[in-house]
Amino acid sequence: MRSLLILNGPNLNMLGTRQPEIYGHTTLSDVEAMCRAHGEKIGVSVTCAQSNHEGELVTLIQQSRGTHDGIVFNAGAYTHTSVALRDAISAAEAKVVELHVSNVHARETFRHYSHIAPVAVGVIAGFGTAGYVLAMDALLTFLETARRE
Ligand SMILES: O=C1C[C@@](O)(C(=O)O)C[C@@H](O)[C@@H]1O
Repeated sequence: MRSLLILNGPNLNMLGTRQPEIYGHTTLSDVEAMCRAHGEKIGVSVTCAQSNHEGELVTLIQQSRGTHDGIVFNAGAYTHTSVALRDAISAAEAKVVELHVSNVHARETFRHYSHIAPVAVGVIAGFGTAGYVLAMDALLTFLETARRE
């Protein structure tokens, strides 16, 4: 059975109450429940984790070796700043989809650059919290296609 990690970075524990005009009213526990339910529907094992700390996110990515095939990763603001997270992804076995709830390209220019995108399989941004499920499906499609090629 495929195994996916749904990994959320800084401030995403505040989803639902944080700037709802940008991020909506869905909470992180709603998102995690939605991902678990989707995993059950499509026959994929789902683990969820969140941290506000860059080093802890690095450790979680390192620990995905041998346990997860893919990571749906919303690195929050670290997307735009963290070489350490990029290096962790480069060294990981798991394939990563970068995820943003908001359309970062329609926002401030400092959100347009991602350290993670060049080492990710792809990026999903702007579809609200529904993007997490889209990212799970995208990762699975990628993993299945890569297996056949
Ligand atoms: O914390 C976040 C959330 C975010 O990753 C998003 O999900 O839209 C976008 C980032 O620019 C921001 O720092």
